[in-house]
Amino acid sequence: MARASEEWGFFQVVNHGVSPEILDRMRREQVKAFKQPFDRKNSAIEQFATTVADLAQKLAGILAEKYLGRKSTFFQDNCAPSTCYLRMNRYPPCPMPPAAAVFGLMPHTDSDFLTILYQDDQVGGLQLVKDGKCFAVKPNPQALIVNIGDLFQAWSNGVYKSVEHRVVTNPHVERFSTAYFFCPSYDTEIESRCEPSIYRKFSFKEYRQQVQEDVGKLGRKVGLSRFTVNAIYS
Ligand SMILES: O=C(O)CCC(=O)C(=O)O
Ligand SMILES: [Fe+2]
Repeated sequence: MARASEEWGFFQVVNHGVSPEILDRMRREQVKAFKQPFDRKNSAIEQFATTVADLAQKLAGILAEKYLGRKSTFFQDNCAPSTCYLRMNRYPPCPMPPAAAVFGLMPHTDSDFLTILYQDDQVGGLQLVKDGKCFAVKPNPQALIVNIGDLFQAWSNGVYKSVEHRVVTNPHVERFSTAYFFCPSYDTEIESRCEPSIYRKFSFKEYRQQVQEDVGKLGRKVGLSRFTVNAIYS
């Protein structure tokens, strides 16, 4: 397993436990699932979800214990497979003028603890945004990508940073990705227990509702800055 980059909020895991066969089958199932009804029972997609659910638990535990000194059953108690979800993304090719980047996904941070991502092993497009600059994440067929999400940033009192990222489309070929969002139940309270705490205590439900409200009213996610102790937004 790779060491987390606190600074980037992003890392890659090679020993993830999902076999190349499952990844390959999953991708083929995913291509089909966008065209016709799909039965997830006994599917590779289902097997992927089961394996990465376990991986997410392990990684969250390692990040909490090793780098925050916080040994707890918090993740086992609050992040069950039933509160996590899998999203399958499809980005159709999008011809564009050379200088213009067309977004498949606008720059954003994920509203969860961790996201485990399998991106297309040929077609790039994922980019990390740091200090206003974008960095392409080269496809690596062996690795799964792990993004730190907003909840981990709040829970770790800013030790881990929720990574801003976006997807640019390819002008010629379609691209697929599969993202597993490691989330707690809606009533889980997120608090760092650090003093002084950057963020006030909030429930995941409150966070999701606020994000939805902001997207509806402002057309964008405001995110964690609404939840700082001295929030200017309220
Ligand atoms: O498609 C990707 O590489 C990224 C997907 C993503 O960021 C998301 O689903 O939140
Ligand atoms: Fe994302």
